[in-house]
Amino acid sequence: MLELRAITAGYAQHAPVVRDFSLTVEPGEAVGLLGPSGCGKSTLARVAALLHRPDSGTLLLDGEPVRRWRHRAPREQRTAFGVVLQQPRLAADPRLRLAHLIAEPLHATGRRSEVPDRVAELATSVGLTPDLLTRRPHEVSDGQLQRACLARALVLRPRWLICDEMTAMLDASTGAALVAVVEAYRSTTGAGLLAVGHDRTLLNRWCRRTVHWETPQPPRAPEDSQGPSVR
Ligand SMILES: Nc1ncnc2c1ncn2[C@@H]1O[C@H](COP(=O)(O)OP(=O)(O)OP(=O)(O)O)[C@@H](O)[C@H]1O
Repeated sequence: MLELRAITAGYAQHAPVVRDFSLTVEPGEAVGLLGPSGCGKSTLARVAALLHRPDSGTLLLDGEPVRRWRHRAPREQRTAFGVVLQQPRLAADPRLRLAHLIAEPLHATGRRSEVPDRVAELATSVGLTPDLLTRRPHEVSDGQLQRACLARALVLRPRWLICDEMTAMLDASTGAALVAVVEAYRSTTGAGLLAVGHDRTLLNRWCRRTVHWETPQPPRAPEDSQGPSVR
């Protein structure tokens, strides 16, 4: 289970953007996090993915409290997460051809032997042709680049997926295709998903439960303290 307990986080001392926020995601569960722009959803998603150290609160991963964040986190914890962000151009090294971009986590974790099979398999599932795999980010569309970023997020077979506005910059059919890839992965592996967004219809359709985060944040409830309504 991925459990955020009373997380307070931000970027400046004494000015948190997330206050006392609690949320759980069970293995195999898809949880949506919906809220207005600037309320702190991405910050919370970054805490959940071990990319941003909270000021206070506890993140439990399968019952184990996380003590280190970012590159200091143990590899088995870091690699348990696949993260897809809203803007693929900010998330992709512009020098890498898409095949290398997808394989990057395998190279970084010393699993080079898996690269050919895994890249071919994932390229097929996200809908990237061999020609596109040879191109660099500036030679493909945003949607094609986001497909590669999703493949990269899945390449280490993460147990948790954090999708932060993954489809916000995409046309409806590309967005639907990427959601279908995530759902196929989730249903075959039992991975848990936290999908962050502001599209209520999409999140309610995609996720079994959607946390509605209103601002200002309400007081904590005994279970998730995220907002007035959870569907
Ligand atoms: N790196 C940063 N340094 C300082 N402030 C930041 C940083 N990133 C975000 N913020 C601020 O933190 C607050 C929450 O931002 P965050 O990106 O978490 O919100 P969000 O709900 O995901 O917004 P959006 O839906 O627009 O992406 C905002 O006021 C934002 O300006």
